[in-house]
Amino acid sequence: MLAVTDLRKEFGGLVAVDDVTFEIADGEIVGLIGPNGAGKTTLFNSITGVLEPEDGTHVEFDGTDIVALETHDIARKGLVRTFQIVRVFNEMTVLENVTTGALFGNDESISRDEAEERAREALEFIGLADKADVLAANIPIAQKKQLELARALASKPRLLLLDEIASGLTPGEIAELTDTIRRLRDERGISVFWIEHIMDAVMSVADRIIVLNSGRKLAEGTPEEIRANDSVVEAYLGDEA
Ligand SMILES: Nc1ncnc2c1ncn2[C@@H]1O[C@H](COP(=O)(O)OP(=O)(O)OP(=O)(O)O)[C@@H](O)[C@H]1O
Repeated sequence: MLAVTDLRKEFGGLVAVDDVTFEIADGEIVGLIGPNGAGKTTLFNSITGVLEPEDGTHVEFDGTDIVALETHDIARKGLVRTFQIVRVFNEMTVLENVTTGALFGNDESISRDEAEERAREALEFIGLADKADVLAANIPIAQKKQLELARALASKPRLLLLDEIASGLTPGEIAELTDTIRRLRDERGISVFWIEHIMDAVMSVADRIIVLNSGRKLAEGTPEEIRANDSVVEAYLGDEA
């Protein structure tokens, strides 16, 4: 589904992502972990057209080269992301926020009514339907994260890129969120690529984990393999493993 080959991104003299290669298969949940500054967000930004990677980088989504495409064209193809800092429109209701995802997310042109219908369905699936008419400014952080997920879902993604979606949540909220992510894959067939620092969250649901360190891919494997990998423990997991 996603094939990334030799992805490289430099900022001046700094190599933030250093020739990273990996694939994500249809229906997979893949975690992306690594220390602060490892290059995780830069990698996401380079895949989604927010940043332009260096020449020699290849990113294929469903067999199409997407490196030169704009962010919204990439989203229309079904590769949709959330952001580390939640980006909701505070002056709109929860439903209006999610409706924008349905309207602008994918290739087909749909009416406002159809978009709202799809938004309601997404809110139902995510468990936020009872907040549809509340102003987004007035919901707590855990619900803002649900709102971001619902908005992404309403745009009919095939691959969802999540950037630290569990940060700032309580253990109970994290458990609900990981359950929702699992359901997105199991019931909707959506693949997930997930940057996360909260190891229990991402390890509990990922099929596979990729570890970045200083811009390079340090390791790749099942959560069990990653927890048992000495170089990963040394570089990042430490006492957490
Ligand atoms: N726009 C930019 N300009 C210059 N340097 C940047 C820019 N964005 C990121 N960097 C640098 O690139 C490196 C990788 O940063 P990045 O944010 O991708 O890491 P990260 O793994 O996502 O970190 P974190 O876990 O803290 O979010 C860091 O050294 C960072 O300072």
